Amino acid sequence: MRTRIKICGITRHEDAETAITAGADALGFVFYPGSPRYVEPKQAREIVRPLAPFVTSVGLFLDAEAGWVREVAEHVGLDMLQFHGQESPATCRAAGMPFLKAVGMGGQGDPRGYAALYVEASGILLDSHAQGKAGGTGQTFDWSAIDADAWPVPIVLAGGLTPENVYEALRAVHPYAVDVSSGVESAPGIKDPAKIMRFVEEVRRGDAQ
Ligand SMILES: O=C(O)c1ccccc1NCC(=O)[C@H](O)[C@H](O)COP(=O)(O)O
Repeated sequence: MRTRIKICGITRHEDAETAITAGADALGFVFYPGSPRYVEPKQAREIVRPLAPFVTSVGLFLDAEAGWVREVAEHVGLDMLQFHGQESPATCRAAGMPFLKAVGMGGQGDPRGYAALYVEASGILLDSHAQGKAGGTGQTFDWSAIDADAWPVPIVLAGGLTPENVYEALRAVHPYAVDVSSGVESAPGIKDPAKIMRFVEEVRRGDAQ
């Protein structure tokens, strides 16, 4: 299977172009004002509008007010939402768009419960759980606990992926998609073209096994 690739934390037009040229399927835009990767909706719109077709634009929100989420989605022209906070299934559904629900790994309980809870999610995004940080941590979690083939929904693997470890991650988890942000950056919100290229190459190497 061809693993889908999402590059998250895009703030600049040139990084979007690099990601697409490298072969990314989706771009992530962080609309959480507390993040160093926060992008103004107006800027995100400028990046999204000229994009080639068949590239998915994903807006990341963290416990944001529902009206603002809808407003940003419409203004920017988002295809999908990613809920990264404590949003309930009803809140996610109410946005009226396809969505991913992020789950922090390493906490209590069976993460597979989330698949049953967020039945309308297009996928569950597994991210690292780090005290005091909401995401984009650059930290991995214990992949041996997860086999995506055993989950009833598409799994998006995130959390500390890099060009150096994504091959191993694919072999361990078999996710539907991978999501990377800090692992392909030179600074928060600034992507490194060489790292993006290598990341995509390593995913394709994993797919070929
Ligand atoms: O990127 C952020 O700053 C951020 C802030 C708050 C919530 C989520 C955030 N990012 C999420 C992502 O970029 C990814 O979905 C995922 O967490 C992977 O991040 P990374 O470990 O840096 O690859």
